[in-house]
Amino acid sequence: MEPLMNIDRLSTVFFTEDGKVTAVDEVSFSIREGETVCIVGESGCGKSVTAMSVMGLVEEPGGKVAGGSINFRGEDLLRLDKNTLRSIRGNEIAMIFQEPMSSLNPVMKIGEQIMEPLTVHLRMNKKQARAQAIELITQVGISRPEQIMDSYPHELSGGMLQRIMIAIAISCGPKLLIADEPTTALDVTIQAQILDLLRGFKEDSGMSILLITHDLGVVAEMADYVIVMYSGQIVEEGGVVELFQNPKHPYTRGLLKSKPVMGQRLEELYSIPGQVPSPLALEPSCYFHDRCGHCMDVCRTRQPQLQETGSGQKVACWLYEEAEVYV
Ligand SMILES: Nc1ncnc2c1ncn2[C@@H]1O[C@H](COP(=O)(O)OP(=O)(O)OP(=O)(O)O)[C@@H](O)[C@H]1O
Repeated sequence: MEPLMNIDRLSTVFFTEDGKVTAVDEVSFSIREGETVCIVGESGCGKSVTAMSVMGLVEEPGGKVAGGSINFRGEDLLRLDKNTLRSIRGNEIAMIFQEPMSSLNPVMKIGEQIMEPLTVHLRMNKKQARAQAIELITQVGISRPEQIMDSYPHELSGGMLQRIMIAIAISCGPKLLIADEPTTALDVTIQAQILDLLRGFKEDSGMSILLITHDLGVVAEMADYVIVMYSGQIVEEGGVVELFQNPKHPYTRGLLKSKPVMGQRLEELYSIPGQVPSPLALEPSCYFHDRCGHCMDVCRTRQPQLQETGSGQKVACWLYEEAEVYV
C-alpha cells in the first residue's frame, strides 16, 4: 500500500548573516496510514524545520525548501499552488505546536476560534458549527463546554489550551496530524493526559501522527516508527521496539543507555562530551564523529549513507558500511 506521505530527499536552508544554514539535509521517510512516526533529536537538529517544510511554512527570503519532494496522497505538496496547499493544510493536514498561546488569537473567544475552520473548510452554518464546537470541546475532555466557548485564551490553563488546540486540529478530520513538542510546556501528569487524548483520536479516526519531540519517554509511549536526527540528517530509523531493543548508531546507543523517562530532555540524558557541530561549519564527514567513541579515520572525511541493517532498521554509520559489523 502507498504510504500516506512520502518525503524524499527534503532539504531546507536558511540564509543568515553568517551564511547559509542547511537545517534539513536530504531527509527521506514515509508515514503510513494510522501510524505515529516520531522524530527525535537534540535542540537544533532540524526536527521543527522538517515539520514546517511539510506545512509549507518556510518562506523566502529567510529560508526555502531547496530540494526534494513531499508526496501526500499522490500530490507533491512542494509543487502545489498556495490555495490548494492552504486547503490541504486546513482539511487534511493539521498541526499543533508547543505553545498553544502563539497559535490562538488572544482577543477572540475560544468558541469562535473552534468554529472558524468548521465554517471555512467544512462550510457549516453558524448553528451547525456551534453545535459541533461544543461536541469537540466535550471530546477533548473539557466539562461545561458552553462556558469555555465564551472564554478567552488567557482565562485557560496550558493543559486546557492544548486540549483546545487539539479540538481545532481534529475538527476537520485530518488524515495527518503534525504535533511539534505538543506536551513540552506541560507538567508530566498533564502531558500523559494529552498524549492519551491524541492516542485515542488516532485509534478512533485512523489518522496518522508525525510527532516531534526531544523526549524519549514520549517516543516510547507514542511511536510506531522512530526517526533519530542529528545535525539536519537522519542517523537512524526503525520500528520503536527494534530501535529501543537494539539501537545501532553510537548516538542512539548513547541516548538509550538509560531507560527513557517521560519529561526528560535528550540534552539531560546525553552525557558524551562535545557539542553538536555548528551548522555553518559542516565538512563532509560523519557529523557525529567528534562525539563518537567509535570514530575511525573514514568518519572524519566521508559521510556515511543511511542503509538497511537487515532488522528493518536503517543506520548511517561507517561501523555498518561493510557486511561485517565492527562493534
Ligand atoms: N528562521 C530561521 N533562520 C535561521 N536559522 C534557522 C531558522 N529556523 C531554524 N534555523 C536553524 O535550523 C536548524 C534546525 O532548527 P530546528 O528548529 O528545526 O531544530 P529542532 O531540532 O526543532 O530544535 P528545537 O527542539 O530547539 O526546536 C538550527 O540550526 C536552527 O538554528
